[in-house]
Amino acid sequence: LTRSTAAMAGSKQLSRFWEWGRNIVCVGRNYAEHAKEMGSALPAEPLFFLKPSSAYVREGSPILRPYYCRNLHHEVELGVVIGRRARAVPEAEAMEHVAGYALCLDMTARDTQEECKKKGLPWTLAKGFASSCPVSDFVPKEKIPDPHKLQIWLKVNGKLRQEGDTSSMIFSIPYLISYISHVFPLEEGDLILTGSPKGVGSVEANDEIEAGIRDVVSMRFKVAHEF
Ligand SMILES: O=C(O)/C=C/C(=O)CC(=O)C(=O)O
Ligand SMILES: [Mg+2]
Repeated sequence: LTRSTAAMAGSKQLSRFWEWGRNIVCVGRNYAEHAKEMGSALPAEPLFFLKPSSAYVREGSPILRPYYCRNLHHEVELGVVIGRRARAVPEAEAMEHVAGYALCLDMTARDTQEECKKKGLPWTLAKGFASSCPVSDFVPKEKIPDPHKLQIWLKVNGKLRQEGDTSSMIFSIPYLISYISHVFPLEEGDLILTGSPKGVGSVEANDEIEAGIRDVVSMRFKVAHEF
């Protein structure tokens, strides 16, 4: 551990630091079965997009469906928290830049995304609205010996909707960190959402979403309409 990683992992300030101030980088189509259910081709290289840090929401606050959306979808994803600046790092060194993990939802205005795809527009409206990134507590990396051997799951109103194994990712975590870090620097506190397994689906106002990394962490959120 570097000094800064150790300080972050043990610090109460950590949650404030990475939750509100930093970049959220989302990887898409990183599970073949999810790309298939969306009717999308498998990517030859990672596809990624950004959410603003104001997309974060924590347990106790609702997930808000934006006013322009009629079909809000859940996507459960493993989040990787960067602990040390990464700029053009080789894949072999990439994991040294990880402070830990979190469970994340990549909430998606699916109808808006479909419109954006048809028109060739960016996905910001569909993916970057306020509360589009619910996150669990931070999990220090020492608690997860192998992030490619995790089961992530999501239930809506007690019914299982998504269950995936992080071993099924197309691009591994070190590959993603290395790839992204050659495009722009990843900073301490940045969060990478590593893509959703299959089973994405709609949620309505008053639904309760519960999601977790099996045997590690779980979280619950209520859904509400923005206006
Ligand atoms: O291929 C599509 O139409 C949609 C893909 C996504 O929304 C990408 C993701 O965010 C993901 O795979 O997690
Ligand atoms: Mg996603």
